[in-house]
Order: sequence, then structure tokens, then C-alpha cells
Amino acid sequence: MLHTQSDVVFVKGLTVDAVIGVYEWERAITQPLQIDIALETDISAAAASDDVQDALNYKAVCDDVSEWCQAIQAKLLEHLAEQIVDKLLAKYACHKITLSMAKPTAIKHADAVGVQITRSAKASHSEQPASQSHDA
Ligand SMILES: Nc1nc2c(c(=O)[nH]1)N=C([C@H](O)[C@@H](O)CO)CN2
Repeated sequence: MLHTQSDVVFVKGLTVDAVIGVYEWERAITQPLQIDIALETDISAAAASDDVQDALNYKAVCDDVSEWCQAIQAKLLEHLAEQIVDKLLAKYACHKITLSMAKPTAIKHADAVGVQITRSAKASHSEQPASQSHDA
């Protein structure tokens, strides 16, 4: 499908404490991750109905991303970012996601270091995800 509208549901500055890092000392602690997510979606149903059941629920996105980051315990930010975006695209009704993931405490003389990735949903006939979460 050609997406002529450009609607975004976003999350900025989600902080998650998780095991993340390549070094042995990092595997024994948690560190803060700061996460920004832009989910390209169609907000027209929610805009018309004023019902959260029709919305891509950013509360549910935050809860899922926090849980997944803590469970995955990745070494590289690249691996974690790709896993999280894959899961979001599979679960939520969105066609493109840009996610940035930063470690604000990893490098002493830097405010933050990290990665940003953009991924699109695989084209399908229905353009619908496997399921749409209505959590929380
Ligand atoms: N491109 C990346 N470089 C580095 C990563 C990473 O996840 N992606 N991770 C580390 C260490 O875990 C670092 O954060 C410890 O200071 C080094 N480089």
C-alpha cells in the first residue's frame, strides 16, 4: 500500500535499566538506556473515534519495550535495537519505525553514545500486524 499520510506516534526519552554491554563488568550490572521511538502509523481511526482502543497505544509500547530490553540482555546496542524494532513491527499496526537507543553513562567524556535504526514492515496483502495490542 502507498502511504500518502505521515502520522507518527512517538516515545521520547524512555529510560530502562537493563543488562547491556560487551565487557564482563557490564554483564554484572544494569545500566540506563535512553530510548526514542517514532512509529509511523495511521491515526485517522483514533482521531475520529476519540477511543484509545483505536489508537496505537504508546503506554503499551513503553511497557513492552521496557520488558523486552530487560529480558534480552544483549551485548551490543545494534542487536537490541534490531530485536526491539522487529517485535514492535510484528505486534503493532505501524509500517515504519525509527528507534534510537543511547547509553548515557557508558563513555565518561560523552553525553551519550548509541545507535539509531529505521526499519519498514514487510509488505503484505492486508498490511495488518499479527495482532494489535490494547494493553493498559
Ligand atoms: N557500535 C557499538 N560500539 C560499542 C558498543 C555497542 O553496543 N555498539 N558497546 C560497547 C561497550 O559495551 C561500551 O558501552 C562499554 O563502555 C563498546 N562499543
